Amino acid sequence: MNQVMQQAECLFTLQAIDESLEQLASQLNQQYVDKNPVLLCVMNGAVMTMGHLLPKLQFNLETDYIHATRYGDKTVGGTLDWRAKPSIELHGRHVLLVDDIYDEGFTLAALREFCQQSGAISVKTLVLADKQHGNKHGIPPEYIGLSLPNRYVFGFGMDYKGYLRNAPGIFAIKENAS
Ligand SMILES: O=P(O)(O)OC[C@H]1O[C@H](OP(=O)(O)OP(=O)(O)O)[C@H](O)[C@@H]1O
Ligand SMILES: Nc1nc2[nH]cnc2c(=O)[nH]1
Repeated sequence: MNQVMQQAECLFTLQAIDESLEQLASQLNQQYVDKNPVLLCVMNGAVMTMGHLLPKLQFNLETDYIHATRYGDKTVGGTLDWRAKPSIELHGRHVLLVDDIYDEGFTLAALREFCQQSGAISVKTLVLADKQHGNKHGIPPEYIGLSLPNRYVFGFGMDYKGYLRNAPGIFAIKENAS
């Protein structure tokens, strides 16, 4: 892991990420005033995005988490493995799913469907970063922070084979390392 980190390319610094989250928060501060939404953190990857976004929000909200993974410790996605559903009642609530990355879109499409089936009044999604390629599924996120090249990334909550979620920024692994 030390070697992966040393050879990785920093795509976004902590400061750049913070600036992006400020912009997303200012949109949310206008659009969720008086809506009393539930913000669902998509575990595990979104833990940093959620943690840094929350103090920038100025409206009443509740939080919970939802956990479904299709990558596990791999760098290629598979079938979605449900690990935890929210315990808060979503019926009659505005729901905002908060995730780290929109890659092929299967994860957010399934989570959005789950929230709609649970009776949410509205379901929107926010991602810190959108990976640029043409193989997308589902409705695109309503709120997108950063644009990423089509490379496997880690850091700021995102893992490389289960590690490096603590890397201080968003990093792309060396092209032949996956
Ligand atoms: O758009 P997709 O191709 O569906 O991929 C996006 C999902 O992949 C990552 O989760 P992962 O399955 O790696 O689980 P993790 O958050 O626990 O690392 C990420 O946090 C998103 O939820
Ligand atoms: N860590 C990580 N998780 C992902 N899930 C989908 N794409 C990615 C990626 O590039 N990095």
